[in-house]
Amino acid sequence: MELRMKNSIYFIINPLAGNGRSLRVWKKVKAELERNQADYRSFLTEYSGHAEILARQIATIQDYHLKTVVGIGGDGTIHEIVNGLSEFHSVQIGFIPAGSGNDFKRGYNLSSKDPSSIFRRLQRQVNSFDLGQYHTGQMNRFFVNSMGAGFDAYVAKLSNEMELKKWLNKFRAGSFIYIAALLKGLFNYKPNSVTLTVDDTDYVFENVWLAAVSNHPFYGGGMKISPAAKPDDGVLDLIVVHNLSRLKLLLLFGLVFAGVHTRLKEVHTFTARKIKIAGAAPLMIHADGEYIGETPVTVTLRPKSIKYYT
Ligand SMILES: Nc1ncnc2c1ncn2[C@@H]1O[C@H](COP(=O)(O)OP(=O)(O)OP(=O)(O)O)[C@@H](O)[C@H]1O
Repeated sequence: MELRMKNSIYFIINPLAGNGRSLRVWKKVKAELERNQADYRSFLTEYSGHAEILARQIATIQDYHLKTVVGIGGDGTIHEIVNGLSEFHSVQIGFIPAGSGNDFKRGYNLSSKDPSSIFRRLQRQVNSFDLGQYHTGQMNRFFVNSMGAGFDAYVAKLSNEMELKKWLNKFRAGSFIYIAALLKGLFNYKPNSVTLTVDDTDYVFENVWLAAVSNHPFYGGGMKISPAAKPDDGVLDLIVVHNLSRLKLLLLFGLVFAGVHTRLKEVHTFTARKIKIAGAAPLMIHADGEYIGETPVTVTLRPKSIKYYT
C-alpha cells in the first residue's frame, strides 16, 4: 500500500464495533470529510489486533510528517491504536466512539452526538493525558481505561466470549452483557489472598474479589469503578474489594453505577504511581476489558504522554 502523504488524517475503522454501528458512523464522517475536501486516508480492520498493526505501520512509514490518527470503534479499537502509537509521541489521536461499552468516551469526555463534528474538533487543540502501562513476564503494554486482576478479569473474559453480546448489541443494550457475565461469574469465582505493592508499601488482603487499577472512573460499560480517578492527574487509582459475601458483592455492583460503593468497609482505595499485584495463586488479569493473562503484574504510568482530541 502507498501510505506516504504529507500531514493527512489517517482513519482506522473497526467495521464490527458496536455491531456495525461504526460503519454507519464512518459513512457520515466520510461525507463530512469530502464536503470539506479534507486530505485523508482510511483503513478498515480485518482481524483482531489489526488496528495496532495499522497504526504502527502508518506512524513508521509517515515518520515525522504524521500528525493525526483517528480511530472509529469501541474501547478495543482505541486500546489497539494507542498500543500501536505508544512510541510515536508526536502523533495526536482522535477517536469517534462507536462501540458497545464506550468507557473511553465517558472517561475522556468525548462527544459522540454528532460524529461528523470530528472534522471541526480536529481543528482544535489536543490535550495531553496519562497513559497506563503494565508489565508481566511476557508483556509490556499500555491501557487507556483500566486494568484489573481477579473477578473483573474473569467477568471480562466471560463477557467477551458470550454469544449474548452479538444479540444484545443489536438492541444497543451492550451494558447488559457485563451484567449477564457478572451474574454468571458471581457463582463460579473464588476469592484469593493478594499482595499489593503500592509505590513502596506492601499490603496483604485476604479473600480478594478484585483489584482494579484505573486511569479514569469508568469500567464495564458505564460503571464508576474508581469515581475519583482523573486521566490527567499523574496517578493511578487502585480499588480493592475483599472479605464480602456473594450477595454483598452483587449489592456492590448495584452501587458502582453511582460510584458510591467506595463507602463500603470492604472497599479500599489508593492512589499511586506504581502498583504491583501478586496473588497467592495466579489471578486472571484484563487490560481495557480484554483478558490478557495472569498475575504477577506491575502497573505504572507515563504522565501526560499521549495526546487526544476531546
Ligand atoms: N475485522 C475484524 N474481525 C474480527 N475482530 C475484529 C476485526 N476488527 C477488529 N476486531 C476486534 O474486535 C474487538 C472489539 O472491538 P471494539 O472494542 O472496538 O468494539 P466493541 O466490542 O463493539 O466495543 P466496546 O469494547 O466499547 O464494548 C477488538 O478486540 C478488535 O480486536
